[in-house]
Order: sequence, then C-alpha cells, then structure tokens
Amino acid sequence: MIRLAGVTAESADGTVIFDKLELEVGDGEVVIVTGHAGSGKSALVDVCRGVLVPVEGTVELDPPERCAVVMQDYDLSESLTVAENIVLPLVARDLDYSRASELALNALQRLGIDSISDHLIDEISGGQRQRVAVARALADEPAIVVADEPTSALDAENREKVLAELRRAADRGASVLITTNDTQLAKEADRSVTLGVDHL
Ligand SMILES: Nc1ncnc2c1ncn2[C@@H]1O[C@H](COP(=O)(O)OP(=O)(O)OP(=O)(O)O)[C@@H](O)[C@H]1O
Repeated sequence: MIRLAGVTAESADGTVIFDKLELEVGDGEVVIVTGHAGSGKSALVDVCRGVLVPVEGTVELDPPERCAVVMQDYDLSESLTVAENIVLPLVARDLDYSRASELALNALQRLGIDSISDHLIDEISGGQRQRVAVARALADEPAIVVADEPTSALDAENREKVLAELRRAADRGASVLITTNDTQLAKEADRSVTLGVDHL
C-alpha cells in the first residue's frame, strides 16, 4: 500500500510542485498519475522513494523494503549486460546467484527481451533499455511498484507487454503507481489522478 496524506512538495527554489496531495494505492491496485510536462510526476516518484522530503504531509509505504522503482532515465549500468543489471541487485539483496539468474531470465522472457540478455546496455535500443528497467523492477515480485513513465519509449505492442506485466504484479497483490503524460493510459488504471490541473 502507498498512502500520501496532505503532501506538499517544493523544488529547491521553494516553488510548490504539488500542494496537499492525497493519494492512495491499495494492495492489488493500479493507479495512474497523468499530468503535463513539469506537473510534478517525477517529483511524486521521488517523494515515494524518499529522496524528495515533503515540506508537509505524510508518506507511507507498506512494506517499505519491498518497493521497486522504474526510473524515467532507466538507471541502468551501461558497462554491464542486460542480465547482470537484473541479477546483481538481487544478489546484493542476498538472493542466491542461480535463483537471481532464474528470476532475471523469467522477467526478461515475459517482456520479450531474453534474446538480448548477454548484450551490454550501451548496445541496445532505448525501448529495450526501458523494458530492462521494468524487468529489473518486477523480477522478484515487489509488493510496491512505482514506475515513472515506463512506456514512454515503446511502440504499441511493447507498451501492452509492459502494462500487462504491471497489471500482473497488481493481480498478485502489489500496489502499482504509474506516472505518464499519455492520457490514453489512464483507462488502463483502476483509478487515475491528474497532477497540475490547477496550473493549466
Ligand atoms: N527530487 C526533486 N527535488 C526537487 N525538485 C524536484 C525534484 N523532482 C522534480 N522537481 C521539480 O518539480 C518540478 C516538476 O518537475 P517533474 O520532473 O517532476 O515534472 P514531470 O511531470 O515529471 O515532467 P516530465 O513529464 O517532463 O517528466 C520541476 O520544477 C522540478 O525541478
């Protein structure tokens, strides 16, 4: 579960990004947050992952240690292979190497990119990178998923694949928060929220 209550966040110069935001994502639920460029979608992700501390309000993640994030810039290690980008963080969290490899391969297969598992990140396309970032986030079945524009670099077929995997995570009980500037995506959600409408 993700619960933001009365959350106000400000940028470094003190400009309010969003004011007294109320947002809850229950277990098993997909909530999509839309908003134009600059409306604060990435700031919301940063609030959820704890790197932007609200000036007001509370942020609750339950359980906090089982939260996976898909970053807008993917945050992959260029000098590692696709598989290593998924396996090494799992091993760092004390998973056995062979189990981590199995989870990575399963996630890559579900996203249709297992054939590039031995490629270096700087050898693959932007859309493939985005799917690797999603595969990494979902590999060990997190309880909370926060995904910042996770389909922005994808064609229709791969967008469906990613959305299906995020929905699958929710179906097994995860709380899934997706940001997007694609208002069409909102129809895929159990609930949608629009940021920045006051400023339009
Ligand atoms: N971690 C952060 N700390 C401080 N300010 C932030 C942080 N993240 C975003 N902001 C600020 O929040 C405002 C909104 O930017 P943000 O990147 O969240 O918008 P966005 O809706 O994600 O835009 P885009 O669709 O272009 O990605 C900007 O002024 C930005 O500088």
